[in-house]
Amino acid sequence: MQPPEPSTAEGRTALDALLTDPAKALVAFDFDGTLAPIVDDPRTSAPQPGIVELLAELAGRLGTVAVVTGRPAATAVGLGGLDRVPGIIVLGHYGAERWADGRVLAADPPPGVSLVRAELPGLIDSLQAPEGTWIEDKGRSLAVHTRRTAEPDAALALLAPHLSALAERAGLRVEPGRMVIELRPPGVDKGAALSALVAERAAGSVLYAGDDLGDLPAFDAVARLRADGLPGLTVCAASSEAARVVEAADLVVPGPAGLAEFLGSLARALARP
Ligand SMILES: O=P(O)(O)OC[C@H]1O[C@H](O[C@H]2O[C@H](CO)[C@@H](O)[C@H](O)[C@H]2O)[C@H](O)[C@@H](O)[C@@H]1O
Repeated sequence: MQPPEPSTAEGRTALDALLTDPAKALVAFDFDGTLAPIVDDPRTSAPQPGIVELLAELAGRLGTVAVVTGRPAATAVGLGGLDRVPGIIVLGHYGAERWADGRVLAADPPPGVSLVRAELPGLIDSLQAPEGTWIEDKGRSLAVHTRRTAEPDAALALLAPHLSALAERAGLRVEPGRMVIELRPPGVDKGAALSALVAERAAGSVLYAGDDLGDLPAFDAVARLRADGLPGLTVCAASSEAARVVEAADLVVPGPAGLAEFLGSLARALARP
């Protein structure tokens, strides 16, 4: 069976380019919600069954396989078992870190992160944030999760303006996501990270798959690369929590399970003599 058809002409062109010259293709994936189903506790995330094996198979046929995540790179590698994928490049913290061949390259976090680390617990307490609100300390950034509260959207609405004010005071930016608000250093995003990787690898086509608002800059980067003549395809691992990502994609698949099916069809198409 052939891979499903993207809904846009540009997406179809890019899929053709990938299938015609796989050795020049760069494929990149978000982690949570794309390669790994969403779970209540981020510490227990695990990849969609079979998807890492498919990435490993594709890595033998495609020019570059990469992950671009908001997680620390080593965390994504550990949770995902991504070191089983030969040659994979994992860009963590929205591109501020790079894991390859078992080594992480990263600059020091800016001082504002320490300020947020010191003040965030007190702020959450003073706002009487609902039970289940949880701070994830990721080293270079901190994220406040509400998925485990009784009303996650209401909890986010309560916290959002105060987190924005704290981020501004600390010289950080706010990154909203699926039942989470992250306070992180400015100056990097998944779009810049993807564009730089495409240039470094001299890719002849690009595919980017994501599910959340933090992936939209990577979708925008694909659009810019297309305008410069590089075939590009955006894929959304769809959920009801991020409609804007569904609307922006050339191809929509039902969550990580749908992405695994899509990758399986790609692997089969590329395996044909
Ligand atoms: O760029 P990503 O790889 O998608 O990382 C984005 C955030 O993912 C994680 O949070 C999300 O997944 C959790 C586990 O499934 C879920 O509980 C949470 O509601 C989601 O927002 C991660 O914990 C964050 O640090 C990442 O920024």
